Amino acid sequence: MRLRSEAPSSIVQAPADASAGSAPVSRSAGEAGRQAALDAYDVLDTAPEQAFDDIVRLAATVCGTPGALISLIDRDRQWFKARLGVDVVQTPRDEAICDHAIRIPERLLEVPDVRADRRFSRICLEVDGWPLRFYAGMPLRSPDGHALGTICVLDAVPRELSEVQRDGLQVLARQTQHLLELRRYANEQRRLLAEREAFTLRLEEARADLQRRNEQLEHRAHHDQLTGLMNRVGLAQLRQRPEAIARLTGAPYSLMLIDVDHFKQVNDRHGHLLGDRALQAVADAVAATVRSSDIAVRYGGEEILVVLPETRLAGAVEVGERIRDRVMHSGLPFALTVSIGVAAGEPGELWADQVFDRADQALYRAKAGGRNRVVADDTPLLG
Ligand SMILES: Nc1nc2c(ncn2[C@@H]2O[C@H](COP(=O)(O)OP(=O)(O)OP(=O)(O)O)[C@@H](O)[C@H]2O)c(=O)[nH]1
Repeated sequence: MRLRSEAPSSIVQAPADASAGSAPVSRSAGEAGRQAALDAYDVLDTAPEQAFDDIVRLAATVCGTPGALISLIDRDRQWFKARLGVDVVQTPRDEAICDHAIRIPERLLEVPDVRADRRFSRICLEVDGWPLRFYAGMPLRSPDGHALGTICVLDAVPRELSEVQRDGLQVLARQTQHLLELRRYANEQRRLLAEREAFTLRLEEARADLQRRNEQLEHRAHHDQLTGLMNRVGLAQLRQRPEAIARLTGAPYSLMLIDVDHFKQVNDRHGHLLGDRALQAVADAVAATVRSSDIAVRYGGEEILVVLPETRLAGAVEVGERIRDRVMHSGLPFALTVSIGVAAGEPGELWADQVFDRADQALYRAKAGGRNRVVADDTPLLG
């Protein structure tokens, strides 16, 4: 057996009467840094992990002890990441031999007989149900030298480790440190990934918000604020899209021009505010009558153009009559009527040209004929 005086410099053997009457655990000045280093691993109170469990089993096997621990020294306790032969998951820090071991972080602390050492009189840890008598613990350190805890072996009988066993325990301490580092690295990766995902989410939200605002802006640019109908800018843009034109005029279609009757009088008699309400009522009557595939445009001050794809003249006149009727019953505090001119177009015939003119002529005739009526274009089609 090695004499105490022959113990290698890396090993601290605690003499039985060493530190007799020593003060309770004193927390060094570097304690805050040490605690911060431990906290950075985010390992306290985590579930058991096979890799750490394997290391304590190996430590017990190498050292021939019934107990082994990976103990981490937290603020006021030691908490066991892995344990063999010990029933409790933690003990108060001032009952932890490991807390003494970490005070010389680079050395193994070996206590051949715990009961004979007055420093550890308060220790009531049990190994396999028996009071602890032997302890050997190698501190675990972070890469920057902070002692986090120990890997230690425990026995219920006084004894000493062989040189090979001490060496083995030191090797296992290094392996545990690597494992802790790997764990921290994986945690960091997860944190970074979560951060990136959160950033991507925020970016997508910002992008969606921007798109929403753009769409709102575009909608505002292409629609009339008062009536909500498309405006002439929207119509001009629509006419630049061949696929939209093809959809509107690819089959026989109709154009309708709606004009509010005596609107100047409405404004003059009831004021512009009610005049605006009257325009809104007409727009609402149009919107409530036409199909979603029809296009209604506030074409002039009190003039609305409706493009009715796949609709022949008779059908368009019917739609016009419904609009006229709705306007008459729009519930305004004065009478309101509209005149409507309708013209039909053949595929490929653009409304801006002849069809529009014919609808305009029909509207003129509706006005001239006494207003509040729908007039269909009766011009014979050319060619
Ligand atoms: N309140 C209001 N009035 C408008 C708006 N846009 C145009 N007007 C008015 O609409 C009136 C149109 O009058 P006119 O073109 O003379 O036609 P009208 O009085 O409707 O007569 P007829 O069309 O012949 O039945 C004008 O007084 C314009 O000031 C608007 O957005 N709000």
